[in-house]
Amino acid sequence: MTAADPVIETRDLRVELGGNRILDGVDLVVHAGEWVTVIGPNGAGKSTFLGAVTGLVPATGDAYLLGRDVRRMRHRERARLVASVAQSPVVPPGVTVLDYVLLGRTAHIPRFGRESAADLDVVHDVLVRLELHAFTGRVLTTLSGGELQRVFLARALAQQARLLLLDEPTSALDIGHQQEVLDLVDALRRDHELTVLTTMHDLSITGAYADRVVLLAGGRVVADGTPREVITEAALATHYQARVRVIDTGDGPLVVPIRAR
Ligand SMILES: Nc1ncnc2c1ncn2[C@@H]1O[C@H](COP(=O)(O)OP(=O)(O)OP(=O)(O)O)[C@@H](O)[C@H]1O
Repeated sequence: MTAADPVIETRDLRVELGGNRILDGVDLVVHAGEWVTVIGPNGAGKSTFLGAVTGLVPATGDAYLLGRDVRRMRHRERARLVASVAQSPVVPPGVTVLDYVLLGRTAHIPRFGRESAADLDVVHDVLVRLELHAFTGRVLTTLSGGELQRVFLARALAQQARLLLLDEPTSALDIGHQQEVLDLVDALRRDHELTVLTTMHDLSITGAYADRVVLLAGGRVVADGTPREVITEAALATHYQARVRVIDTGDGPLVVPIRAR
């Protein structure tokens, strides 16, 4: 294992669910500190791919995390390496924000032990950075959709893993909170060489943050490159059947839908 080894490497990753081929041979290599966003139309296989990368969705082919076969990793070892937020995480009833975010420290707390002052400091810091400190005593089920989505992210960031997998992390957030959350992830990436693999439907936001965009369609990678290379009018017409104008802003492509007349 060297610094240049990929954080994620998949080879010919295939998934079948309900008799249908959902992933049809996905090869992807992601290096430390990269931000890669997987885009694609509904049902393209984006969430399935994130699940297969972490070994949670049964797949054939190879999936390596830091050179280790993900299927051979123990749960605790994987939790120290990968923090992930699913598209619709389970909301446990009766659990407060503080207790939920503390769950992110589980892999750092000795078995049968309790959280340390350092664990509480990490959690407090994340809650402040995501403007959630006023919510610590609130039960999750009383939060708004956007507040809840930030709490899910807070738990993942409290894990202090090297790899962050986020499935549509900002789908419920207003534009200000989208920026706050993604800027925080970006800062952690720069300061701690965090590697980020995310899915996203907002292509303008994708273009603003990702180094690399992977377009998945029909379970296959059909484009892989910079946002400017991948997010094109032609690709969006072909794979999303979308009529859009793509404007190059200098900070990334801006995708504007064209209304039918
Ligand atoms: N357990 C299952 N049995 C059968 N089909 C499944 C199962 N789980 C997922 N699928 C199908 O696999 C396909 C890919 O699903 P996936 O959630 O990975 O897509 P996605 O690209 O993340 O979509 P979206 O943008 O809508 O979130 C979909 O057609 C979905 O219906």
